[in-house]
Amino acid sequence: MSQKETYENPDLKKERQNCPFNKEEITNLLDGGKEKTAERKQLENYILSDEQLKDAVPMEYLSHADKYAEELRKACLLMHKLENSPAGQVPTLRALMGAGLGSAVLKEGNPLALHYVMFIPALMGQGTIDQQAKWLAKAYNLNIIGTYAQTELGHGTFLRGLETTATYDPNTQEFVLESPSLTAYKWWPGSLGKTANYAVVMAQLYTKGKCEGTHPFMVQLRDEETHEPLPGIVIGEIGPKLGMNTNDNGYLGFEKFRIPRDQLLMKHSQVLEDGTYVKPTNSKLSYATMVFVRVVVCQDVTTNLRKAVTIATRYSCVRRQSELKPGDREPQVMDYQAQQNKLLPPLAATFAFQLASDHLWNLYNTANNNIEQGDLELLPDLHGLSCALKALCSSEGANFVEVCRQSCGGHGYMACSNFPRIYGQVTAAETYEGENTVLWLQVARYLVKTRKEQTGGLSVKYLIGEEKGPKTVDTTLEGIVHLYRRTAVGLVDVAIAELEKSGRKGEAPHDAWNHAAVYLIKAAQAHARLFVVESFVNSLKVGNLSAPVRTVLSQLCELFIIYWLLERSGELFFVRQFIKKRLVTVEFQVRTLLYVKLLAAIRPQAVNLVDSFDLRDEILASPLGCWDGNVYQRLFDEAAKSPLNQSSVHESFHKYLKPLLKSNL
Ligand SMILES: Cc1cc2nc3c(=O)[nH]c(=O)nc-3n(C[C@H](O)[C@H](O)[C@H](O)COP(=O)(O)OP(=O)(O)OC[C@H]3O[C@@H](n4cnc5c(N)ncnc54)[C@H](O)[C@@H]3O)c2cc1C
Repeated sequence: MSQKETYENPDLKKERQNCPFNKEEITNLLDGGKEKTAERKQLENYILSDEQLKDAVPMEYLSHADKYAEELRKACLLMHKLENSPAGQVPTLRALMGAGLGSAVLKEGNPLALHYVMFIPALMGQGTIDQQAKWLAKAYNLNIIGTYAQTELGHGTFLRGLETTATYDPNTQEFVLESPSLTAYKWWPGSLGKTANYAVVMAQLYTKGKCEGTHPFMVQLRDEETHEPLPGIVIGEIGPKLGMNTNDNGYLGFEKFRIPRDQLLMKHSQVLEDGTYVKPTNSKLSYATMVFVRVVVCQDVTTNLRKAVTIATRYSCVRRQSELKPGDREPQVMDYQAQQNKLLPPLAATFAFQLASDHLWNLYNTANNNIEQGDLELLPDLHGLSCALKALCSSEGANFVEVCRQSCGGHGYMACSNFPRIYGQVTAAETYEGENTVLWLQVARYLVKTRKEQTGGLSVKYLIGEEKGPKTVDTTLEGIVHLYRRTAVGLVDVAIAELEKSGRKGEAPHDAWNHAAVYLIKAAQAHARLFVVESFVNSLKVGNLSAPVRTVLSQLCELFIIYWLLERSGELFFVRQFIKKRLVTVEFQVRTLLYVKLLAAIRPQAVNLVDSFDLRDEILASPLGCWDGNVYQRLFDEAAKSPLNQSSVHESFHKYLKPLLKSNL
């Protein structure tokens, strides 16, 4: 355990006795090995022992501007600490930008995050070797701080609708950047409001009187000494949001702002001195960066979900409420089956999402090696898979976090429970890096194409050829995976049938597509769930897990895949031409019985399982979820920090309330 406490809530202590599996084995599995766990712990000690990185006053009580200043102070201090980090610079940066260690220090968002997460990857992915030589060292040394400015006030999803223009002037060999309307203003880029002095800006490239589409440009926004916006740059912060309030998301407009020709990032397409446009050799290449970022999003969502589940599970074992058996002591709320039904599926989901993200990460590395040998074949498939997994993890993750919050009753609604922040971060991932609905429809397009043309990548091979529906109820894991696969194929077929029906009615393909959206999204979601389920089941077949760990993970796996099946039961009826109606009924009866049994079997290990996540109290940042379970004392201590408790009577009483009380209305 990361922290040795003198107090330990007796209920939590009991939960931790006689754990049948080795918690450290699960910790190591999640970290990626024993050495990685040791490295992580060492890094956590290094960062979290620094008094200067602690908050004197909880963030909630600071003004919007003070929050930003305080987080920027800590973000800069963290960068100074990089050099002496025991884990090395790259792993340290990754940990500091992520939802684990980084969030313990920078609770409301890191003002430098976009620099590392988007700006540097964009330079690497879009810049030529010369451009990288010019800018990358400066970026790594933090001589410049950048962001990625794509979204505008008027357009986010529809890239072709972006209005910012970059018009080439061959006389001066410059591009002229212009925001022709209010809706052309960049709106949303993180770090843009106050922190960044450079940005990779996406703009419509015009040369020789022709628009060549959106392209990335390297643009200096502020003076490197004074930080004042350069003439022709209009810049500001967009204001408070649901979460991530110190990411200083900003707006940006251009008034005939000139940049040299060589600031078009020209790895894929170029504009020559005379204005001639040279097309990209292969547009698929830019997929690779997006895949990378989406895997990182899935990992961060999973870490956030682990935090929510840990807080809710520990609290549910400390909290006693109502009466289960008349006359008996109030039970731990975790002993209610209804509570287990809320918390054990998200607990299982943390493993499912992590194993699926690991699987995708391995595929990404294989694809990257292939790219180096000039083989791009895996890329479209990987792109589809990363869209599907990102949309699934973020949407399911946000729902699960909200369930965890509700499972803590009123105390879950406290800001100090940390649920509002966790939810704010996870739900944001439903929108950025590709809005989820839009991603589902992209995935659906790939599925429909594969099914119709009977050709596609590895992840969609199951759509090629026919697969028979099950004839009997097969309660093995393989049996249920088969059901998932059959449902996914069936839903793609239903969507295609819908499209064809509209076609026969004479609808244009785009109208038919729009009118089949509900079916298409269901098909894409079923495809994503199949990937997660298969990854979970297959991961447990390999690796040298001890028998007790394999047992508990297998229970979680089974619980999770039955949970989804029951939740999505309507979809089986959609595809019932493939699966007999009687069989569907039996399926549900058998599966529900098994699900309930699994809840009871996993319940005793819930605390041990969340302990295995090895999340330090500083990362959980919640009195409800602390390792020692001293929930009520900690809640009281948090309340004592409220500025309203610094005096027995607030000055506003004398100003407003007393006159009202005395006014005899
Ligand atoms: C926390 C946060 C951080 C961000 N950071 C950045 C950043 O650093 N840089 C940056 O450039 N941007 C950033 N963004 C912007 C983000 O990328 C966009 O918000 C996102 O791409 C969605 O675009 P939009 O806001 O225009 O939504 P819209 O596309 O207008 O979506 C509105 C609704 O329309 C639906 N819709 C849109 N198109 C279709 C379609 N074809 N079919 C069906 N439904 C459709 C959507 O599903 C949604 O329900 C950030 C956003 C957030 C929330």
